[in-house]
Amino acid sequence: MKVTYTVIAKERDSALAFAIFKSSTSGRSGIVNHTPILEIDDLQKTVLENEQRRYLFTNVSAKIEEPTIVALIGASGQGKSTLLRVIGMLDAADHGTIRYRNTLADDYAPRHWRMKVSYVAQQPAMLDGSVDDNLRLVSRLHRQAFDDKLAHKLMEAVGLGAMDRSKRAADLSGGEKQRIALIRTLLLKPEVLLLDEITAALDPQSKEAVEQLLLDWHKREAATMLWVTHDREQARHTSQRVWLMAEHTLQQQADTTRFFENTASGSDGGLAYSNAGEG
Ligand SMILES: Nc1ncnc2c1ncn2[C@@H]1O[C@H](COP(=O)(O)OP(=O)(O)OP(=O)(O)O)[C@@H](O)[C@H]1O
Repeated sequence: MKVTYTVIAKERDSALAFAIFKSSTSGRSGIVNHTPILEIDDLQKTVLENEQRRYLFTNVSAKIEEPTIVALIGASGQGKSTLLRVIGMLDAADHGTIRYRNTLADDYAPRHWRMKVSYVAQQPAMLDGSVDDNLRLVSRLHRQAFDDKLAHKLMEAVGLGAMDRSKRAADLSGGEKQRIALIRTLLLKPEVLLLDEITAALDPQSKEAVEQLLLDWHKREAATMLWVTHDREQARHTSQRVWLMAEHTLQQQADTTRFFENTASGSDGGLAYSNAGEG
């Protein structure tokens, strides 16, 4: 019974996602670009603790080709969220460079950078006001037209089609906030999505719907994604590349298939990955 239900849910979600993309006019599918969309070089971030400097991460260098989904994994406290926030220009590195299409982040106004390279938080902040105000927020901030039809279809795809958009956003559950925050960002159509454990508060069916939506979005919009997750299965079936953070650096980068072939079958969020990859 449960299996049947899951299959139906999956078919329904795919059909909805397909409907979204049929109606979208700005699809970038077909892009295969082997030059990096994002390059990070020798990034380092330290924090001050008890009057002592502590490395969050150091010597982090990597490239992402467009369009790729990269799963960023590793044990808690390794600095994955901080790395995402640094790449999203929401936090500053002490050292190192970030380039988007060969242009240094320092040469961008943060607002313009964040339109192209957008961070979606694990525990997103909601603006005072309604769900609708929140959906319109990013378009307003970035002075872009709001695509109401797309907003509605995205809501349907993640199981929020029946939600009253005049409802106060502060009253939403954690899982509802996560999905609204994701849609808010997708409406901007950034070329790089920085996804920070964005399904952590979701039930299995909503999680599957979000994963399917993002896979379809990746295909249709050629969106590149750097996706922090502790969910081994999620990393395995959504990504093409895996980056492993360990010992305060990006210890391994590998193709996903190869990474998991080489990894012990344990389910630990960080340590089980330690013998895998290309190094
Ligand atoms: N500005 C800061 N000042 C002090 N400590 C910080 C700061 N930013 C992050 N930290 C600490 O750095 C560590 C790494 O945090 P971060 O959230 O980036 O790790 P993470 O790998 O994403 O962890 P998790 O998987 O648990 O989400 C944590 O111990 C956090 O408390």
